[in-house]
Amino acid sequence: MRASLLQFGVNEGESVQSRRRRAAALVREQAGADLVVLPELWTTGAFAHEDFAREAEPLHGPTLEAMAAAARDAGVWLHAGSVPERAAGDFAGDDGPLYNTSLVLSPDGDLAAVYRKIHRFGFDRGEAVLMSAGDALVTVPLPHTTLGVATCYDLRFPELFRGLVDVGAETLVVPAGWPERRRAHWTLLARARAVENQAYVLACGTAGTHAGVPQAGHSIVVDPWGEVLAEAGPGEEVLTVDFDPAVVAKTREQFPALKDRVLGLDRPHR
Ligand SMILES: NC(=O)CCC(=O)C(=O)O
Repeated sequence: MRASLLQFGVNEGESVQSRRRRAAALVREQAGADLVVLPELWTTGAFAHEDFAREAEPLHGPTLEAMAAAARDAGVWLHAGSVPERAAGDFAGDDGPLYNTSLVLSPDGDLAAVYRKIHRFGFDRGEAVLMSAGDALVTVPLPHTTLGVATCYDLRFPELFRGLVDVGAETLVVPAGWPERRRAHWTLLARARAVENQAYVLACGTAGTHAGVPQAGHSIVVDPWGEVLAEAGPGEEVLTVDFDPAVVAKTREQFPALKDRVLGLDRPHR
């Protein structure tokens, strides 16, 4: 399988429309890949909190429309990263909650999956207070592997990834807007999630600086043994990697640590 991670540059001063056009053009250039991945909140920037509400779109909004056309033209599966989504309210005309929503499109341009980020970043500020949390694990069956999807800060929560593995995930896809300040955590956590789940991890971050937060870049692809297959530099870059999805089953068979799990340890001791 060939995957292309689009480590998109999100800098001040570019309009959302321009970013959308650039991203669509980059996706179209990836014809021949099986899977293309964009980062988290690339239309606004993951730290541009003031822009979330202003640039929020409905699920079937302009980003979905542009990405569906690009996926169709390129003939690729597209994890289109995430957008600030304004869900419908309870009554006509009412605003519903905001979500950090990932979109996965098939090569026909159909919406194959929607994942609303479960763990929101910021503690008592930013995304954590502005966005609502999703509550559903999402997997996407592709012809040769099953994707499990998570977003950025989710990477710090191993139980979410174990949940994805329990429902069949073999390739864990993590779009992110991870800051340079914590780049060492990014690399370490991506490798940890790959090793403990014996799965591929495809983690795609942003480049550039927005809202004063320099981004780490360094998108990374890790195999089920924890080896780094490819890693980007800090700037805008397309990271393309060929990998064999059958290695997941082989690794789980040859080193069957997942079978030694002891479940129910979170229940109180009596
Ligand atoms: N956008 C995010 O989720 C940022 C996460 C982050 O900075 C961290 O976990 O550290």
